[in-house]
Amino acid sequence: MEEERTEAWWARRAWALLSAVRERAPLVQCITNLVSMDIAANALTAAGASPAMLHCLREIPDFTPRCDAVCINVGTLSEEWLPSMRAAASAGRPWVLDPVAVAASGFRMEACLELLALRPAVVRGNASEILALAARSDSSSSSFKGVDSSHDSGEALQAAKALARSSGAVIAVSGAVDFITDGEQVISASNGVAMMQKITATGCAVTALIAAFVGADPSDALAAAASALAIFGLAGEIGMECAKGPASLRMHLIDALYGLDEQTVTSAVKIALVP
Ligand SMILES: Nc1ncnc2c1ncn2[C@@H]1O[C@H](COP(=O)(O)OP(=O)(O)O)[C@@H](O)[C@H]1O
Ligand SMILES: Cc1ncsc1CCOP(=O)(O)O
Ligand SMILES: [Mg+2]
Repeated sequence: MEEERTEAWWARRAWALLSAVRERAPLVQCITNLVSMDIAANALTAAGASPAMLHCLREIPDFTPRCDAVCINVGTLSEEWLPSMRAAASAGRPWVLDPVAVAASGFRMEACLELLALRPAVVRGNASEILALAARSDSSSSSFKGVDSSHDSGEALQAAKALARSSGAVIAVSGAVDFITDGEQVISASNGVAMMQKITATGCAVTALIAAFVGADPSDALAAAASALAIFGLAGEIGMECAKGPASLRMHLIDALYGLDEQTVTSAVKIALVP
């Protein structure tokens, strides 16, 4: 008989996956935006993974096949970087897409749709990004406000399910509650603090962390994405206990991620199946 997937079961799963990251130290190539490079590399290192911020097209055939996972983030997309993204996404490694500000331009939308067709294991975006991607919306979308979301994650849930079914990827919508879906099951991850939105590139950092979790155990992208989001949110909650504002939260969040132990994770991670 299959074990019931209670909140306690999910918390143990999250701990097992964080432990796998620490033991296996997955090599994660990040082709990510210039704003996020530092926080994403530090979040990965603090969690136990091994980041490599490489985006030179000529290095990809040698380097990417040796990686455990790849994170591709279009936040500072350029014509020069898109071929590297295509090549890395096609290198046969599990990979994760962050469609930052996907509705900013037709070029960015087309790039994200093209990358989506290269079968990411997971797409993680905020609600506005997932809504735009799912609707294949154009840059005239009236609610578009750049890299930040103007929607709650719940508003994007149906769009996320549809996008998961059409793309074959696990779709993760971040927000006060994160929703993660493979198009059938929906999982919620409810850790985190609102102040995380006041630190630039926390979304990018958690996408990189999802790639690390997928790299440590590629067998279950849904569990990897939910666990990484919950663990990152929990680090934010613990960091907030000492933080005075966004800058000190950034520091304390990374410290908390590094210091997470079994008792804390299994008692405080909040992941649940959404009925
Ligand atoms: N209101 C909130 N309360 C708690 N956690 C939040 C809140 N908003 C965002 N987060 C967390 O902050 C991180 C970044 O998410 P988000 O701000 O949605 O992404 P992005 O930076 O791409 O817009 C995620 O780990 C998410 O769970
Ligand atoms: C401000 C900014 N501009 C281009 S990428 C970027 C960072 C976006 O980070 P996040 O999506 O995590 O808010
Ligand atoms: Mg983002």
